[in-house]
Amino acid sequence: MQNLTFGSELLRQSMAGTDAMASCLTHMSVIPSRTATFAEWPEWVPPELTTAFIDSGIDEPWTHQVSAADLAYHGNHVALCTGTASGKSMAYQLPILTTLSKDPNSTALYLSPTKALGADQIRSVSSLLAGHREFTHLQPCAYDGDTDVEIRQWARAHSRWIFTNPDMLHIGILSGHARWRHFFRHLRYIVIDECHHYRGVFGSNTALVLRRLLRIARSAGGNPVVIGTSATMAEPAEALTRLIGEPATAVTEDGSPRGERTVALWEPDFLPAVTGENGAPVRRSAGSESARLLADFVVEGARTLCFQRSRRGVELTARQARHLLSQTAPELVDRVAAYRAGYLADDRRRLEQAISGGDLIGVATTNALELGVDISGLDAVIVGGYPGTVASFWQQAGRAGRQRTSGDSLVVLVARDDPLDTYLVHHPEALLGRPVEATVTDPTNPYIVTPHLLCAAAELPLQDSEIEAWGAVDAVAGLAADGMLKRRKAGWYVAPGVEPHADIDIRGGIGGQVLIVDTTTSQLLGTVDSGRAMSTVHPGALHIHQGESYVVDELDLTDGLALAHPEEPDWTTSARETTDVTITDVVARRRCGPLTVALVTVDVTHQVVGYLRTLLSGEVLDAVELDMPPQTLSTRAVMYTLTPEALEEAGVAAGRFPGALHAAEHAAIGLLPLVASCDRWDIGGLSTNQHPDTGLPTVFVYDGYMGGAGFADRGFAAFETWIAATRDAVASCRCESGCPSCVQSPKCGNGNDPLDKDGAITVLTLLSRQYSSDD
Ligand SMILES: Nc1ncnc2c1ncn2[C@@H]1O[C@H](COP(=O)(O)OP(=O)(O)OP(=O)(O)O)[C@@H](O)[C@H]1O
Repeated sequence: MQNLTFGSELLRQSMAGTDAMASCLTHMSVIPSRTATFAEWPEWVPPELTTAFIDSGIDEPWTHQVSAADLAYHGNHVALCTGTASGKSMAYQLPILTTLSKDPNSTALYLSPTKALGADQIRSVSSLLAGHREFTHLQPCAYDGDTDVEIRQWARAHSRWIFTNPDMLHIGILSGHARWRHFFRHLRYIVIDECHHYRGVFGSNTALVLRRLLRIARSAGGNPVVIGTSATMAEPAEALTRLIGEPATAVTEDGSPRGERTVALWEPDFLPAVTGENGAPVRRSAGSESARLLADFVVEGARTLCFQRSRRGVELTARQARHLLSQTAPELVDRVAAYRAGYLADDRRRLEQAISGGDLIGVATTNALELGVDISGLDAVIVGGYPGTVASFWQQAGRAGRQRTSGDSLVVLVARDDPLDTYLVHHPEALLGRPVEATVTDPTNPYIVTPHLLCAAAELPLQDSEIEAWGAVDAVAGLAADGMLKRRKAGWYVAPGVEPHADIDIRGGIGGQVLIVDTTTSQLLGTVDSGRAMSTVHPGALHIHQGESYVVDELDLTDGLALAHPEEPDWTTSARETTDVTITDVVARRRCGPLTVALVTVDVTHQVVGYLRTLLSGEVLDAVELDMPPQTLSTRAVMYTLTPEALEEAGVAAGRFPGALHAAEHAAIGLLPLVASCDRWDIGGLSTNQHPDTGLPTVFVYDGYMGGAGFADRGFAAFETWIAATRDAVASCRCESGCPSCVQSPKCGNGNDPLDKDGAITVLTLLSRQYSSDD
């Protein structure tokens, strides 16, 4: 065991009197503290700005702040990648505030992936400038979905620094850019905060929105410099260059001080005498375990954020922690709350203030608080389930220990009952010793680039040189053939009547949002992406809002409405879907004897056919059938086929093929996030004894987004590592014949039946052997 640290002490005290430390703690390590290195204030910074920083408690800048600020001030796009709480905000505030105060027309644009982060950054700039009258004319202002119409008008006319997000930039600013002409003409800086967040479909869409932004600004006469920041960005210069389509310089040498951070990996115990689907053993859920730790840390007076993967998980964790406290320390019940996206704006602001001010000691949250929100004084972070990427894990960890005095902190990763989490808590080096993953984006995906071409042409005539630079020659030809784009002398224009902006949901959803309404009060409870509505707010689904439970009575996809009533059942629901896959093209293929591995394009047809009701203990109550319309997705998949002879020779008899392949597929989906920066819910899979397109036992793992998002491509490229880790995860699981930690999937359309754990180990071993023997 390690020397006593702040973190190990907190854990020990919280667990005193239980044997949880011995049975659940799988690893503990300490990241040592570090002292600061300072630099002189740059000579171009006006003295009144230096004074403002000094008044706010910043006496001297750290070295990386000056390096990045200097590069940007002198006209270079910069990717600043230094640790969490390393003061990246000041690195862009220095050149921006200097330029805005020296040039009375100049403007700046700040982009963040979440509204919470944007609000936090405005608060930070406003408090920096408060009391310094020479800066009052800068008027930093939010312009996002929460901003009132009058304030929007005011912001367009007066603000010199607009804080927004890529969604609003796309739909509310670029679409009507003529009204912003003055702003764009004088645009000098664009900040892209938390760059690593722009990955997958969202990243590809944002990359295209940024290309549109740069062309509009330049055509208006502006020449902005881009400053990209992230604490967890692989190859920062290349990543920013990919995002904006122009070369950038990286600053990575971190001069900020850091407290000592203790990282603990935690695997909840099996629940005695409880069985799950098909009689499998059940571990105490990551949510319950996180709630217990959260309540214990709160009792110890440790200010704690507890991250949960889902909005529902957040609500349940907060509720459970409050329930535990009501029995042991009732005076603390009201100091614990839930925070997540989907709350209405006022509720969010109120909670953000209560967290910053310390009125709340424990907060269960989704990743809405993961990014950049500067809450100082937090002692501990509980990560309830691996968040899907190493980058997210460190971002969440970095919310604690932001105070300058000691800054010591504790981070606990609580494993969910799933193969990847199980693998990571038993292979700490795969989490703690691994660099953050490169962001996967593909802005040339025809499904993604095509609607942006229409937007770009609607904004300004599109030039052939731009079309080539975007890799979109074929897509433009298709749009021209469909009569959507017309070539004229000045370039390509959209056909009359085409209004493309509203058709893009840059977060990857299809066709907008479904509103969830309480029919007893007509209150709007929140929204859900319509692509996910059938699996989350189907009739009979349990929906939780602010700790209150609702059961959905009706889902109306035409009107985008889910109608629910308040009810407190003792079960939760999870949808069951069926899936069919058809291969439409083979992109790349590798044959290794009886094994063929390929990257293919596919049509995937989904249908929600019912849902399971599960008691809070994990026990399945019943399965309910539903009749929902099918949906088809054209996407990319990594697939493999094996010959029946090879399977039989390896020891899997023909009757066991379905269970063995199905179990191997589930586990492989669970482990794909190890090699592709994706989430288990971004991908899907199908296994079959004999697929009509191959005539062989076949397994597909596909991207859950139209046109693909690059995840299957990663799986194909890193097949060997991916499959070896999957085999290892299944083989090392202590259960007898399959459980959620290895081969069961939380979203299986067939109720996790059939599953053959031993068969899966044989299949995965065979895959690894065949693949490597081909070298
Ligand atoms: N040179 C400095 N000296 C002392 N404190 C500083 C300095 N620069 C920034 N800070 C303080 O450090 C804290 C963290 O800064 P900031 O929020 O900008 O970090 P960040 O790098 O953006 O973090 P994250 O990656 O988590 O978003 C702030 O409270 C800020 O006031």
